[in-house]
Amino acid sequence: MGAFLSIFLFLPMFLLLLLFLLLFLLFFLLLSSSYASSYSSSYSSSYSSSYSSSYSSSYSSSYSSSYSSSCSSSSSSSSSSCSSSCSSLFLPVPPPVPPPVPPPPVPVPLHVPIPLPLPSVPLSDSAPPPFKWGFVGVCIRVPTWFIGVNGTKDDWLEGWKLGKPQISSNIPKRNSKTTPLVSTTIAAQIIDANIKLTLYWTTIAHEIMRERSVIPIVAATLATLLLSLPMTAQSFSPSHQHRPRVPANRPHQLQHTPQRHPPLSSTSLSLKSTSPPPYPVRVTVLGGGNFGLALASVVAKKGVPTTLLVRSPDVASHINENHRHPTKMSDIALPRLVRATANKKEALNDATYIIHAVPVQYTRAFLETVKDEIPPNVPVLSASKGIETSSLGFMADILKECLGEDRSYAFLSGPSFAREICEGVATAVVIASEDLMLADDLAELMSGDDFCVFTSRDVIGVEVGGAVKNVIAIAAGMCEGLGLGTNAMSGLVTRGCGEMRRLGIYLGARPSTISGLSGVGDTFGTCFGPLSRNRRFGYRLGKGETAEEIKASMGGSEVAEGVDTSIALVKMIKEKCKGYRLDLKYPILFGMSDIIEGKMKPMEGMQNIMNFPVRMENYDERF
Ligand SMILES: NC(=O)C1=CN([C@@H]2O[C@H](COP(=O)(O)OP(=O)(O)OC[C@H]3O[C@@H](n4cnc5c(N)ncnc54)[C@H](O)[C@@H]3O)[C@@H](O)[C@H]2O)C=CC1
Ligand SMILES: O=C(CO)COP(=O)(O)O
Repeated sequence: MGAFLSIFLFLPMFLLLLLFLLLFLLFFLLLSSSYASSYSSSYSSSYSSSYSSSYSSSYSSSYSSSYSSSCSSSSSSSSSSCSSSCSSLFLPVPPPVPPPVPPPPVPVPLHVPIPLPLPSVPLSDSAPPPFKWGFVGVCIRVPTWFIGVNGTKDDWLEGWKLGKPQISSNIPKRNSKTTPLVSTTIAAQIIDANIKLTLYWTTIAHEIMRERSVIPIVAATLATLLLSLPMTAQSFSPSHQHRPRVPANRPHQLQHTPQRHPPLSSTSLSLKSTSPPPYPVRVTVLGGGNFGLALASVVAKKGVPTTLLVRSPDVASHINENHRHPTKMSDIALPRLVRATANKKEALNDATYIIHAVPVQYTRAFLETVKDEIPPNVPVLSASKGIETSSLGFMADILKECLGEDRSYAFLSGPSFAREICEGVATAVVIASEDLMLADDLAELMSGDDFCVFTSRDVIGVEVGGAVKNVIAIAAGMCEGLGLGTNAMSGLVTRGCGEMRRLGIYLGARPSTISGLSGVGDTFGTCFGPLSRNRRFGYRLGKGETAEEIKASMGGSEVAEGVDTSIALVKMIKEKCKGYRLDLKYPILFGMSDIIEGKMKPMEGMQNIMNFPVRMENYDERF
């Protein structure tokens, strides 16, 4: 891969420099001819003027010297006349009365400026250096660059800094993270830097040109060309790409040796194991439900020691002894790097990241019991989706209220059923955070062959999508339970996504986030997939069970977040959104809330929902 990249990016670089060389030589040739013409024209003009002005007084000397020059620079068409005239040089002294020569009609400028086709890169604040300083500049920069070429990338950057500080200051610090993508960025910068340096030296050479010496120009250009080769190739070498990442200067990244548990057994999950991150990490997952287990597996499969905080010591011992949960997805073995405990202090004291996977409605009470054990500055990644009924807040609001505003938070969402993740089925999610570096770190931490993580800064967009899609999933399940067809369900889900977008945009989300993984993407998975608990809840509603009956049958062991979120959503819309008849703006969300609360029968409610008034499909968009 490194070699491929070397060739792939090195070749255009080489060609580019070659082009520069050719252009340079061309420029030199042009310049030479321009010197020649400027020389001849200025000479002839001086001849003409001197001729016309001093003819009468010093005709003979001026005539003889100027005439020979004029002859040598005259065109070939006039060569015969010239040769005949030249023979007159050997004639005796000219007659006393000179022949009348008319002065030139238009005066030719005495000075023809040297053309400057090259971009000007200032050498210093002062005027361009004379020949000797330009050459010395080249001599200094060659070895400093060369030192970098033979060292590591950081050495190179140092070398580069010495040679050309104004460019190196543009290279961001996080380039020390050498993922392939970043390596490409570095390569692009190196190529860019090479081009700039070539131009820089070309400018020096231009200054040298004023001294009319070609050797330093060719030397500078050749040096640029030759030195570019090893450096460009080295920047793509595998040793650079796999160089351990220097931990960012982040307080949560504790400097200790990562604990290595025994290798994974053959009965482990089918997720392919990938190399662990090259910096020390310990992850603690809060919540021993389905999703807590799945995310603990994802992280442990990356070789990171992961602690699962569960409420029951019995469940913890069962997990540690059998490497599987006693009741949740008990057919699936967990990676051995997953250790469970019911001891909060033990679970949290050395965590570098915390993943929160406790259902939304239990979150506040749960966090109150553990917040004193959570070290300061340790970031929290929330995987829960919904709105709290008591505060009408999203997870971001609850976490900040419980664990403080000073901490960094991130939010994971997208179509990601716990069982499929554990079975190693390809999954794509998004992690949103206002701290994009945290989102990036977490994406790097969790990404694997079967678990793809995108990042985003749109926290509210991701949260709105995660909360609203569960309500739409209940509606979709109910549609099916009522025996309505695919047309009805597709129409309902699409209109539901429209309400999600309207609300999201109102609350500050980006439309692209709503149409992304955490919005429309998760809605697809939850509404049409067989694994959704929310969809199952809706199906049972459609079949005639009441919400209370279904909830009771699920017990406290499993949650369908959309049920409580539906009630909270309508309250929140009424509280936060301005406008008359909000129920017409959000008919599905309002209708589902009424059905779940028992204010309307499912069939009646569905008829109301589906009886869309005649209007433009996207009536709230301005054209
Ligand atoms: N299961 C899934 O496939 C996915 C779940 N999620 C989200 O993850 C969150 C957690 O869901 P699951 O893990 O599926 O939960 P679950 O339905 O598997 O189990 C609920 C779990 O909540 C915990 N719990 C119950 N009462 C509690 C209390 N009073 N205090 C603390 N913990 C309590 C228990 O550990 C229980 O096992 C939810 O917000 C859900 O929307 C997100 C994506 C996928
Ligand atoms: O959020 C989920 C999948 O992305 C899980 O949905 P359910 O809670 O409906 O099972």
